[in-house]
Amino acid sequence: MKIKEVILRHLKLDLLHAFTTSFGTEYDRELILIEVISDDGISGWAESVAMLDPLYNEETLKTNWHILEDYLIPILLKNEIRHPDELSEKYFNHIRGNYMAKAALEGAVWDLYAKKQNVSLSKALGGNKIEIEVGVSIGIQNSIDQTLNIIESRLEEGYKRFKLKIKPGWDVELIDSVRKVYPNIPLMADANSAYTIQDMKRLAALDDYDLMMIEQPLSYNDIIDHANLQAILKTPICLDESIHSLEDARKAIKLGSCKIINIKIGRVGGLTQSKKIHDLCQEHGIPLWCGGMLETGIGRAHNIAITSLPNFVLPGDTAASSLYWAEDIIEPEVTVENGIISVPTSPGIGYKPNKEKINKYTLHTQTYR
Ligand SMILES: O=C(O)CCC(=O)c1ccccc1C(=O)O
Ligand SMILES: [Mg+2]
Repeated sequence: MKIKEVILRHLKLDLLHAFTTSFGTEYDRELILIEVISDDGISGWAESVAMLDPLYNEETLKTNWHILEDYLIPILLKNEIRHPDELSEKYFNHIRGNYMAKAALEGAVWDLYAKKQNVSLSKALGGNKIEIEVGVSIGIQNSIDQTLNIIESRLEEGYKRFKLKIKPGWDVELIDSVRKVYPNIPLMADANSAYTIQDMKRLAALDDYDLMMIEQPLSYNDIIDHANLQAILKTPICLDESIHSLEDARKAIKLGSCKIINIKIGRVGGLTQSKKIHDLCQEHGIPLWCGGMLETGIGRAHNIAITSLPNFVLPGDTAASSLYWAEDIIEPEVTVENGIISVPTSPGIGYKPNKEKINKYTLHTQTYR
């Protein structure tokens, strides 16, 4: 595969509903959309999930643009790529970190590769599911009643799992109240690193509520304290922020830092690395699910493809486009029926980027040849 052109677009879309986590509130999503074009004129698409501010991890839209423009895109334009695996394994390997930037460019090449093979991205990755189960991530609200109302709507829509964002002061009482109304729904909590090991007792109090898991209670780069916490918690810990690589996953499994892992393609440096972590976790009986970063339909399509691999056995966060956006930038939009998304079978990501809508939300474009 020879790439003759890469187009970066800086997009800004308003979120339909503000999304609050322990680290802040998002009102809109600014992101980099990537289009790679081969010498025979086929386009591959992906988006960078880096946020505007370094609150989830250290990467930002600007650091991603810099790494893409000054390092990754020149490498891609200079080299003939036979398979997308070569990017993370060979060409990008000497550049430290910056996984979201690497994942974004690699993702676009994976889409292009699948289109050239005339297979779906799911199939190119070795996925075998024709449909995937999805849950929903519910941000911190102004009141418990408001949270209960949202759960009620999502339950009616058929979502398979309910994830509530928690932080100190918005945790045990919230979960207790929700459990009183809904004793049996598949429920979990995500702290986005809002606690320390000193909060062990408060976190252990959540053991009474039959949660599927507690996601990332401790520091965004910790696997030691999480191992100590998991040793005293009945509830499985799921790591999100702390797992950046296959090596992190190996060490976390060895230490017993978690019983479940959430894979975000961007956080671990792309689809090839996601696949490797998938295989390792499968070998060790660690169930996976696919996390979300408030993606547009382009990122959502990549999440759906990776979720079609067999060890993604728990519902992920890839909810319907309509929960996030007034209109998505792909056709058709991602729809969820009874908590289920059908994995597309047409070549590549299987959704068509809508150029008109993309242009409408684009603040700035740059082309590299
Ligand atoms: O609906 C989604 O896309 C996932 C929402 C979500 O939980 C999230 C959104 C932004 C940053 C981090 C997280 C997270 O999973 O921790
Ligand atoms: Mg999370």
